[in-house]
Amino acid sequence: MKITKDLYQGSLALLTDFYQLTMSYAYWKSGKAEQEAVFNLFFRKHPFQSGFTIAAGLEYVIDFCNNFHFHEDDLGYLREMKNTDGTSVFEEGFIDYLKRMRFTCDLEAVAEGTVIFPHTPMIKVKGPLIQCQLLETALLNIINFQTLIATKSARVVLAAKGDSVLEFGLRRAQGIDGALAASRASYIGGCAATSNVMAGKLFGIPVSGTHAHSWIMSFDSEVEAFQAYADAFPDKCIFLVDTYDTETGIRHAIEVGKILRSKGKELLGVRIDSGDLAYFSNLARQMLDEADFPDAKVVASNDLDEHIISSLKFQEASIDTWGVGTKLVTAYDQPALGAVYKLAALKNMNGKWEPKVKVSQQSIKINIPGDHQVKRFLKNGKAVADMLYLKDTVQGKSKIVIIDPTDPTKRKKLNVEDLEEVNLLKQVFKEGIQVYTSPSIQEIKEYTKSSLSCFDKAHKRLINPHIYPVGLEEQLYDLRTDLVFKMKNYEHE
Ligand SMILES: Nc1ncnc2c1ncn2[C@@H]1O[C@H](COP(=O)(O)OP(=O)(O)OP(=O)(O)O)[C@@H](O)[C@H]1O
Ligand SMILES: O=P(O)(O)OC[C@H]1O[C@H](OP(=O)(O)OP(=O)(O)O)[C@H](O)[C@@H]1O
Ligand SMILES: O=C(O)c1cccnc1
Ligand SMILES: [Mg+2]
Repeated sequence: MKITKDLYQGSLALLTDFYQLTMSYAYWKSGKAEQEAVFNLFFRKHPFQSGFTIAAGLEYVIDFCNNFHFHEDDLGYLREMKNTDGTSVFEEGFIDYLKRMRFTCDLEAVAEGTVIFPHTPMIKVKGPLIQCQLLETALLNIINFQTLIATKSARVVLAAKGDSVLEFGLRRAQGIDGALAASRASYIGGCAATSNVMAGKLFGIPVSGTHAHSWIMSFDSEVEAFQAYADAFPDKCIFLVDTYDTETGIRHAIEVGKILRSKGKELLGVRIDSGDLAYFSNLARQMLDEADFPDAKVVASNDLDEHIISSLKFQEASIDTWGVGTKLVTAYDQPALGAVYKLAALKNMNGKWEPKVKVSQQSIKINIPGDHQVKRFLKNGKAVADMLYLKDTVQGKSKIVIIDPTDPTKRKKLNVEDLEEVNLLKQVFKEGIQVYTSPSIQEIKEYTKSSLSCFDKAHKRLINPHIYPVGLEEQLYDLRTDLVFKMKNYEHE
């Protein structure tokens, strides 16, 4: 898939904050542009008070990196930028440097569909400082949104307990681009299909849908409208029954269902889009069963989210398929994930890597320095803890302790001999060359499902989930503590 080519017909290099370009210029001027750096992309808190997050957006990132260069017209735009005194913002030498710049970084990332937790890197970029810096804004833009929506979708799908969820969000999504990315991420999170036809074409997502109230309103009577639809789509009849009176609507759907059956076709179901969805779905189920349509499904829609779906399940509503739009694709209750992208290590002029830390009054905001890997420990296929460790530390101990990055009194001992382990960060680019093959979107969706199945249901509860343990390996914890003290000019004994 060529997302940038199909959507933007060209370069995305200018999809960045202006300060990335001014810093880049200053790196170049001060001879630091090619100094090697490591940056980590991670978030500090799950969205929606969730107990888990689903990684999404990597395929866009890969596409972005593969197409990362400044086109002539991008450079023309930068060349025309002037300071207040009329001089050029960027020297011609820098413009020429940008012209020749190609993506040459190493990039590691967790696969799309992976269940991930705060503080552990979802993406790690290693390469020339200037390139790492220029990637920041776009990587965050891509990952923050798709990860947010994939997580929302996974929650909605969990609430639906195995029923199909259809994503109906296009009309209320955040613009064209937001809608497309949201449809993709919703599918990754577990939705069965989208109503967004362009997303279907671009990403290979199944498209589906029913019909609107306008279809019914365009006829003199509801039954006439159902019959005309049945004539056009005898194999796709899901009738919207709430335009005038829901009970009458269900009766009309059954009437036309009987005519369909006499022609060897079957009524697939009814959709209810207003009123008390528990009451009317149960009424629909009862009427359909009594009329000998036990296989006809009840589809419900209307401002649904994971909490309303949960409540309807609790009320024993007879809903088989859930149409979810606005609250899914806009992540209505939390419209942004707060992932950040931070410098973690820098190679000094003597060729030695130095870990880097940003000190903050809020301990949650102190980043984790160094070049890391993330290990997930599992017992009999069930995830027990994630550990962040320095990539070059020797492993092989039988017992390890992991330390909570925000509260050092919280520690967990792990008897590694009893555990399986898997490294979550996979190599995606090696010196700018893609070495990772993106799975198909169907494979990613399956991976989300299997990734979630490794976690206890206590972590997947919608409200007040049990916190999954994530910690720093001891050497990394010590390195971070020492560095914080050093940066604060403490004597650390
Ligand atoms: N049994 C139920 N339990 C909990 N929430 C429900 C139940 N039935 C419907 N809802 C939700 O309550 C809200 C009802 O919203 P609202 O009053 O705007 O809709 P409506 O008046 O029924 O429909 P419309 O305005 O589309 O004609 C929706 O979010 C819907 O999903
Ligand atoms: O409610 P959502 O989760 O966003 O799902 C999509 C909604 O879009 C359609 O109607 P629309 O909202 O355009 O009109 P309506 O409110 O009159 O039903 C559909 O009937 C759903 O209600
Ligand atoms: O196909 C549908 O039923 C549909 C599509 C978009 C929005 N609401 C409903
Ligand atoms: Mg509506």
